[in-house]
Amino acid sequence: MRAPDTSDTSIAVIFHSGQGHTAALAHAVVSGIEATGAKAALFDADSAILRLDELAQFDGLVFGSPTYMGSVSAKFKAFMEESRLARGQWRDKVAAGFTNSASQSGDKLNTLVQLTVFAAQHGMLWVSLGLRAGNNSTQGSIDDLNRLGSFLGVMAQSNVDQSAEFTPPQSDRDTAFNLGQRVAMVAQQLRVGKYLEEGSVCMPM
Ligand SMILES: Cc1cc2nc3c(=O)[nH]c(=O)nc-3n(C[C@H](O)[C@H](O)[C@H](O)COP(=O)(O)O)c2cc1C
Repeated sequence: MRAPDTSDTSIAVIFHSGQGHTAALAHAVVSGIEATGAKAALFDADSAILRLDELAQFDGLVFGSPTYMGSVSAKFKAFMEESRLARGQWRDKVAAGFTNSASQSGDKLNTLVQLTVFAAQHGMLWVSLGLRAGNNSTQGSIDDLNRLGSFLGVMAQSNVDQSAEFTPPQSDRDTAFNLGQRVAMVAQQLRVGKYLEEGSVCMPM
């Protein structure tokens, strides 16, 4: 019995972005997924609503929203509510999240908590960021990975007077890249684990 080809692992990134800042993170997550050899697909929240069946084909889903008024944006919330029609199809898939806002805090944690609860409502397996907190000592800088010191998912910050060409900074994009890699690797491990479990009945004693 041959081991499964882990390059078959696929992750969808579903996001909303008003001015392109959160979209920049979504692209970085996709790059991180692809760097592992896994396949990635990008869906904006509007189109994802119409393609729920397609999302069920992926091994994992990564959710991204700007933080608006201390929570996910209305467009992302519309996707969340419509996803009730997925009816258990996302159970045991991996999930992770990212958010971006103007202030250093900006109540981004609330958005990540919202995304975590959302994933749990679908019975998904949440993948944390898995990075040490950056920029928290005299040796630190805004160039550090995970410069905003998040653990639940990616937090990024974009100055209100700069376009997505300039902000969020590279460190935040790299943090998002890192999450993409981590989610893909966890999804790959779960695929292999599932194969071993199923294949174990055929293993020689
Ligand atoms: C309606 C609205 C509400 C916002 N609320 C917050 C907020 O609660 N905290 C914060 O730090 N920034 C807030 N912002 C700023 C955005 O999060 C910030 O501009 C972000 O970069 C937008 O990302 P996007 O270009 O992907 O939409 C808000 C912006 C808008 C338009």
